[in-house]
Amino acid sequence: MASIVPKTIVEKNPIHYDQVLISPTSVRVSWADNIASTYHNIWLRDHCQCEQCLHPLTKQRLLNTFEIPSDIKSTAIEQSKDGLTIHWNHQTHTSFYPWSWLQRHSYNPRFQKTFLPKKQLWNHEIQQNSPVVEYDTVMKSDDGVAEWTSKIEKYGFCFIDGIPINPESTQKLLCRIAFIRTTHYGGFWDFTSNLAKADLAYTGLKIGAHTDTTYFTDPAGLQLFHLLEFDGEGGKSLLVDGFRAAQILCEEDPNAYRILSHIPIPSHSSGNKETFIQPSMPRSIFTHDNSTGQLQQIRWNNEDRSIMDQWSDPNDVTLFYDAIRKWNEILTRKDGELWEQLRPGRAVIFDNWRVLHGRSAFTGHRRMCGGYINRDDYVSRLRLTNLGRERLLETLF
Ligand SMILES: C[N+](C)(C)CCCC[C@H](N)C(=O)O
Ligand SMILES: O=C(O)CCC(=O)C(=O)O
Repeated sequence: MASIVPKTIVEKNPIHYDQVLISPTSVRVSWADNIASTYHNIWLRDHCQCEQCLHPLTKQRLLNTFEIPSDIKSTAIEQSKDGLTIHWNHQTHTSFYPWSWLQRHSYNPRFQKTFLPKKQLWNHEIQQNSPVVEYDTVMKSDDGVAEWTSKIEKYGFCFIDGIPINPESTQKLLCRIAFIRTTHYGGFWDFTSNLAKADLAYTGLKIGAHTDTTYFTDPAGLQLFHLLEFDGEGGKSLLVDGFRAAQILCEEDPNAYRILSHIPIPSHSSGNKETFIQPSMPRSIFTHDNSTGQLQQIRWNNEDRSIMDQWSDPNDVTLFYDAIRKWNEILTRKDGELWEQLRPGRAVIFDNWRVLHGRSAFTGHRRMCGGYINRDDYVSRLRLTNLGRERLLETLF
């Protein structure tokens, strides 16, 4: 099994705690290396892991948080080699917290927790050694899915070779990750340039680097393409590592990066008569994790960008256009572009929150199939196949 071991302080340093200090409102545990964690009493009580407070099977909270007095205090505390026992002055409840649990969930300070492979940014040179898995490997075991999903997480994309050249096998492959996300384009799509749907994808026109479904409140997490038939010219597939491009923008033009992290961009899908889709609120190109500041999602599709008439400050208009011009200039640099002529039997899957995709114009008959997977369903499968449920439950409880 591909090993992705959570690198937390627990992993790095054996648990040496040398003292526990209690105050009327909190508990302070001193670990090794002069690191100490402080926990609010109400936080500790609210996170009691006993079977009265947390359902042993569903892991859902049974405790009524709102009955905990805001000034709850401990009446006694006992230390053992395994953990800390706290007797509370409310409902004579006793809670036990393993030292490893306390370290893992320390929030003051927070300890580094990584449960996913470190993302490796790439440029066009990755083509010499692109991430790839074999269809049979993925189909025959969850270890194969672990390898597949960890490559998607590390590189943002992965090719899959040896796929039987039909939509049914391709759909079965995609479902090895999770159920397919159905949209107004259907579930598993099988399309050509016949404008069966009113979207540029259903033409032979060139499509520049973009992310899909920017018009959904929750853009699709993964997207897979498998070219089944092609008898014309062109139609090469393009991938660009959006996280690398964002890093370059941040380095070369930090003001542009800041603007594109804040200016909300309206988006739409309204070509088809039966749909008129817009996100619950416009979102900026770059979305960051509020707690770590890490870039989490890129949303960029200039074709699907709708009329921008909700400027909080009209002076931002020219700043915005200067910023997207710079962003586009970086996105279209040759050294960041991976061009691949897909062929029947070789599919590509990519992280639609990180990797932008596109294609060159084409002539002739070109039949492509594929589908979307929700972000959270993908990450769930990535973690479960690579870490295992027990390990994951430790991180949550
Ligand atoms: C379903 N299939 C992938 C063929 C087409 C999707 C349409 C792409 C759309 N403009 C977007 O950016 O989401
Ligand atoms: O036809 C292709 O190769 C890709 C089309 C596309 O970019 C899309 O469907 O979002």
